[in-house]
Amino acid sequence: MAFMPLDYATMRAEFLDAAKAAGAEITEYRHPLPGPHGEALATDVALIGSRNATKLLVVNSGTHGVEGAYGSAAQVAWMRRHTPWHLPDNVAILMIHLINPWGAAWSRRVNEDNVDLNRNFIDWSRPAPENPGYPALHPALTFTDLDGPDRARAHQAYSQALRQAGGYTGLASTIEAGQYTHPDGLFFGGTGAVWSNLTLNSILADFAMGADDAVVFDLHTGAGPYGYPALLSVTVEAHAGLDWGKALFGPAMSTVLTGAGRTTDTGIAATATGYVSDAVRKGMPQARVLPLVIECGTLPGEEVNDAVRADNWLHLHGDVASVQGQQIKDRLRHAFIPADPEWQTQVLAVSLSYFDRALADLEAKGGSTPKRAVAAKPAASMPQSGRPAVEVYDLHKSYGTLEVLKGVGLIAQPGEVVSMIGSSGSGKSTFLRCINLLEQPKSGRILIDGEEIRLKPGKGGGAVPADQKQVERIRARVGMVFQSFNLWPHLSVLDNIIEAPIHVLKESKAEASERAHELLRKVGLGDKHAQFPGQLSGGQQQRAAIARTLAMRPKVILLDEPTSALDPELVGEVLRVIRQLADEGNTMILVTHEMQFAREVSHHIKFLHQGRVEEEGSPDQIFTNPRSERLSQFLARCN
Ligand SMILES: Nc1ncnc2c1ncn2[C@@H]1O[C@H](COP(=O)(O)OP(=O)(O)OP(=O)(O)O)[C@@H](O)[C@H]1O
Repeated sequence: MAFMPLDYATMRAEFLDAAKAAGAEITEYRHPLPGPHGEALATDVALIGSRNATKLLVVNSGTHGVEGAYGSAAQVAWMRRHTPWHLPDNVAILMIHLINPWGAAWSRRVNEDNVDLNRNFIDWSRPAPENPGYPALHPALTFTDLDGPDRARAHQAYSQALRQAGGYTGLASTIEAGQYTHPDGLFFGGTGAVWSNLTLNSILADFAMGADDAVVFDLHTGAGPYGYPALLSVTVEAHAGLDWGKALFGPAMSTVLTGAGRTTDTGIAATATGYVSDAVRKGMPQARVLPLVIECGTLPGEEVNDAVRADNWLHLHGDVASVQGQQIKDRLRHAFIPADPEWQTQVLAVSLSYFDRALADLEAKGGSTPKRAVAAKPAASMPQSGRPAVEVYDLHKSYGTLEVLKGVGLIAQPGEVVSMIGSSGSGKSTFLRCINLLEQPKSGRILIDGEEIRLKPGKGGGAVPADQKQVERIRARVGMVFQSFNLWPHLSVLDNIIEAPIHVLKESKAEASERAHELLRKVGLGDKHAQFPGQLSGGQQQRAAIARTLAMRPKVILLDEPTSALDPELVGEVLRVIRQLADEGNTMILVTHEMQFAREVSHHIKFLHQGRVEEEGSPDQIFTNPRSERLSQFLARCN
């Protein structure tokens, strides 16, 4: 049973109920138009704490109407979780419920004027930004009939544009950049400040003028891997809040610089401007503001966009109350709020932990100790011992005459996550497989937890292990998660997990089973222990494989494209487990094509090109300031 209410009246009632129980000061900002059932619409604001507080946490929901069901549920759940609240005098929480109430009530992403609110917060005293590519695409995005000849024409034009752009990601930078010329089009930014824009500014003027430090969460769904809440800070320019965010969230927070020609791998539009994030910084000029977006992935971008296009048609040419209208609405709601309890549970759990972390920091800045349980410290602050967990020096490897690795090195400190990125065939997987000697390198040095793997010259000219026993011992400490799961099909999930601990670590069956159950619960498979791998989905099999790796208590975990064999909707559940392992301080080396995830979870990134490390650095350096042309090109292709 899904539990995020989707209808405006229930969302509003739940919010007001939770706000009242939290002892909040509640203010209504009435919207001029009614909802689909004739109900009055409003943005409700709940202030927990004093109007004079200097440390302010703001949580805003419903910027994109229909996505508000998630934001509303997160606000309600968090208020309830901590009721009764005990905030220090100088700390307050401002909940802005459904800033685009019309869109939330009518299940639209846009507002009453077809305006995308996140394109509307621009400086209206100046000419609106131009989007020169949009007019040519407009006829491909809009149609007058849903199933007739005009739809066929638009479909053909769209398919052609897709082919020319090399896929949806190529088109997205134009479509999603926002446009200010076609009021019936997609991502229309408006012709002036809309009701929600003016209301947000009034709310900030009413409640936020005392703040000197403010964290603002704007809650969204619909972009990125399924069920994976990404933490982003969206900005047109560098500012003091970003450094604060980096210190607070470490690599969990990605910075998205927006503006014409900008790119990002986050699923949101970097070419756009006019975000709520810009508005809150301008609206609180006296404060240091950390604007954050939580963006929870749902369906693949193209499917989400399809649902948005049909909804756009419905409001221009169709009948919302008809059966067809309701089907389009259901599809749109599903595209933004999957009726999947696991999706809903996970996105709420992660979102609430981000709120907790931000609030704990504001309380500490205000000079008091948090009273609530706070989420684990960011992985970036893991202790660094003197001895690296993994050291690899000058690794060479050839297959016949093909030289695949040409002197690759890596050092991972305990608790660090190092990601390897690069084009197909650049040698990433081979490097990983050499670390635990699944492949034998030609030359180089490998040390695990300070112990060097002794190699000797082999017959074919390469290096082979000098001491097979040592290799077995070291391998037992190096966990590996493969793309293809590699579970034994004839063993139950439980037996798959306990096999190695019993035979290699010599644990008793009872001991190994107890730990296996614990690990299965950790990866969300507590009830699947008796199943066979064939009875599980790909995502579940991969989580079982991760539990099996953890059962060996590895010093380091090597992950070789752990999500690339999965259907897109199963990627998020595996990424969540991996992120949890990172947050808990496991040392990991990750080969991945999930750029956004690599950026969030890694402390260090290596970009491999044709068997060499072409560039390496912190996630920010790699993704925001690539130095080499090859890395820039690679990142552009990933977008
Ligand atoms: N067992 C093998 N025998 C021969 N050639 C191989 C073997 N394994 C890999 N190669 C080749 O080595 C090169 C590097 O492969 P590798 O799988 O390490 O690349 P990768 O960067 O991980 O690529 P991808 O992202 O596609 O997995 C490729 O040209 C590949 O064809």
